[in-house]
Amino acid sequence: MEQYLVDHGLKVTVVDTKGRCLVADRDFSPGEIVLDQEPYSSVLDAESKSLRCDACFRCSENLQRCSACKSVSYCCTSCQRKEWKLHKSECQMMVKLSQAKQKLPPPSLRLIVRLVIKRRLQASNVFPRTNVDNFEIVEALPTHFSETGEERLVLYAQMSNLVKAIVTPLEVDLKETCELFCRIACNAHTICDDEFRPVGTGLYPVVSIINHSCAPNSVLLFDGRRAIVRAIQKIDRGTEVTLSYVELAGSTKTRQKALKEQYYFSCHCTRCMNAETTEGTREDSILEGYKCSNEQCDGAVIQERDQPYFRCILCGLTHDGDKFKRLESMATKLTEEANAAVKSGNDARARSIFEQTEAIQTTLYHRYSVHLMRTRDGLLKVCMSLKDWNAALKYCHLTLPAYERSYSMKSPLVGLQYYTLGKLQWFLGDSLEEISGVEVLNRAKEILSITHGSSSKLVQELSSMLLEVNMEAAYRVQKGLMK
Ligand SMILES: C[S@@+](CC[C@H](N)C(=O)[O-])C[C@H]1O[C@@H](n2cnc3c(N)ncnc32)[C@H](O)[C@@H]1O
Repeated sequence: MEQYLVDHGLKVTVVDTKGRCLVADRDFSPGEIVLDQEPYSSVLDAESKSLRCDACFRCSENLQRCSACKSVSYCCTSCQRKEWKLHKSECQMMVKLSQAKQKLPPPSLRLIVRLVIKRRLQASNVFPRTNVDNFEIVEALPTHFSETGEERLVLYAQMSNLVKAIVTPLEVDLKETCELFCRIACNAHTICDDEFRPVGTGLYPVVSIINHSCAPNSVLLFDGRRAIVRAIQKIDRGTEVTLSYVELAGSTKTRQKALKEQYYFSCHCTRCMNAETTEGTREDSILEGYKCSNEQCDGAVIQERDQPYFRCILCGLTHDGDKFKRLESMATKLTEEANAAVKSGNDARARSIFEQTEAIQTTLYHRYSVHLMRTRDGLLKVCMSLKDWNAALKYCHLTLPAYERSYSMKSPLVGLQYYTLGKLQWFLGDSLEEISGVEVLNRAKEILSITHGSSSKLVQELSSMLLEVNMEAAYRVQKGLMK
């Protein structure tokens, strides 16, 4: 692996507090690929199985199901052939399960089954191994076994028994498999499409060397199931390459909690360290605190340490905490109902509940609140699904300032939100005889060319749209239809 990293201008160092770190051994420019890797083991989510090829993870309208197990599909014979050595053992197990009228194992379990099979096939030289595709580099990843809670270990032990039953007659060591579950929990990545919708899970042992930062200098995207790490800012030689493991829209407390629960560490990145300053406290309370009831004040309200009351961090006005809690619990309940309606495909109902939630949250939270941002995002999606483009445009507009505040300006999520806004503006502006989407689409292109790469399908589509929009704008200016 060392040579592979040298060839890519990278090296590994070890730090007491973090373990291994991936460090740039040359300068990387924004948009440059730092690292890309095929997974050691990967699996599609249940919802994506009928839409995507099990080998390349791309969507296809010509999927052919494996005629034996009928549980996986491929887009072409080349993909099927490429996967056959690995799928062969799994296929026999799937057939046995379906003959015994048993349900297919869940994706996390199938990921381990595939890992165990691949390990065995590589050990017996049936499947080729390379310096970045072998079980030893999987084994080098941390497990946090001793820190894993008893409840979770019991679950992993039960799942390991299932793995053992499924992969018979392969030998399976229960403790080792249990450790594999722990390893997957803190090293595997969710595979997403270009718009960050999850499609599956994969284990990428080289990418997994990259540590977390809440202000990361890289972003992880996927081309099919191939992981691609891109620099989103200049990474100087000697600097550690970092990615974010968690949702970045949230206060330091929320991010730290998520990191501790799944990855067992406390983050000391610049963003987390800044949280201890007055400016950091203010930022965190804006993202997740309540709104100050003083009409002249733009502050956010947080609970005073060891006190029952709440105080605005800007004007100092005290507030009744019970009222906040009551409204918050109503909004949380409504959000759950709205999400359930989305899941069941009832967009009209989801919209009506999200609207009630938004009304409560507007009185409860600051305008940059992540809770309000998520509700408006939900409204944006259901309104698009209901083809109410004007309402979708309104909610997209409302989300953007909160997006820019909670994510970095170089975040792909900000770029995608600009893209959605530009498309909606262009679409609606067209009928209003004015074009306002150009600037917004240019901003989207600027960000997405870095995060997704200028040759990506998404940026190509965006560029074609911009060309069309610019031509139309020039035509309208010429005809005096637009200033
Ligand atoms: C995916 S691995 C990253 C590579 C790991 N450092 C190694 O030695 O292989 C995730 C684990 O690395 C450690 N880690 C990642 N980011 C960290 C950070 N910012 N601070 C401290 N530990 C970190 C934690 O132990 C975490 O569970």
